[in-house]
Amino acid sequence: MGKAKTSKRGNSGSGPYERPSKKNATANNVFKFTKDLGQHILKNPGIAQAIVDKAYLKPTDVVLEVGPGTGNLTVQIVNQARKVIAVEMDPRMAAEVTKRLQGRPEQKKLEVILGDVIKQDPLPDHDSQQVVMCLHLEYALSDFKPPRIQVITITDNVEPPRTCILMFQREFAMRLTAQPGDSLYCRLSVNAQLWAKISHVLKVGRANLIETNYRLFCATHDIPIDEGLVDDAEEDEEMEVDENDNDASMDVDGDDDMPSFFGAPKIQDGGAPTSKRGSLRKTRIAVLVKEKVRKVLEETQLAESRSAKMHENDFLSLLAAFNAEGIHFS
Ligand SMILES: C[S@@+](CC[C@H](N)C(=O)[O-])C[C@H]1O[C@@H](n2cnc3c(N)ncnc32)[C@H](O)[C@@H]1O
Repeated sequence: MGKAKTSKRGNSGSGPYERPSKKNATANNVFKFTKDLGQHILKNPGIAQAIVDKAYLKPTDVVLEVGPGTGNLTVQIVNQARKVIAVEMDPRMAAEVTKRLQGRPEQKKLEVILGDVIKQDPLPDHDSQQVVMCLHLEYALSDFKPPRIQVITITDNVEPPRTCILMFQREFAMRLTAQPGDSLYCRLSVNAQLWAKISHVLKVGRANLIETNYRLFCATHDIPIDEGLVDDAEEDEEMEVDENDNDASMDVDGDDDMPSFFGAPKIQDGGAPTSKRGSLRKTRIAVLVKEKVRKVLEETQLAESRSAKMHENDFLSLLAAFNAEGIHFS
């Protein structure tokens, strides 16, 4: 009989605390890390320091650290800020980060909250957070919320923090920062950039993380939190004008063959609606909206523009024109 396979990583064994393998015998590797909680822990103190440096902390800052893990960032943040509120949902990690600062003068600057950050409502001291550190939580939470919504939720009802340092999978970060004409420029880029000044500050290679499946990560910063980002399912879509539809009939009486628009049913020849009164009403609203859309596009002279090449100001002009027509986007 062949030998039973053993895991190459240091996470085999039955209990959460286990003897680290020789290969991964770092101070951090005492846990059986839970990938479901996004527990990809930084093992390079130089990288942890570089990430914290990017926040340009002030001695008066209150920092919300989401998911401190074993405290690799926390120990650096407490040296530079007035206070750190660390919200951690894994009790083992919460205990570890607390233990790491025990007996040190900085201990009194740290408040550890055990729980799910999404369910903290409101977050303690929520008025005074100037900086949010949220490292690579999206995989932990993406089951029920896309990462940017998580960030909004985390800082909901809060004065926008001066800076957020967020770690995302590389592809996602590249979309956040993509510029008009880039292949990755999409609705996410536009929404995110209207919402905040975003820059790509650091790449964190796989070798700097314990227990990661992902090749490349990066942090973004200067993201004041506001509302208005799109759902995950929509992020690949571009804001496009249906150019083929520009000459469609505006005749609400149904004299013309009206193409299906915004999902409204077609009106058949002779003006008879395909369904009952509700549908007819919907159709009329759709036609009305379509007329307004056409007007907005004409006025802004953007009817021929491709969304993939449009700049922030173009989108803002469009938005203003839609608002002036009574069309508002939530
Ligand atoms: C990627 S680790 C980051 C650890 C640490 N910041 C580091 O870089 O070494 C993510 C941490 O977030 C915690 N976490 C995951 N989901 C959470 C949630 N909803 N609320 C609070 N903490 C969460 C995990 O338990 C884990 O410790």
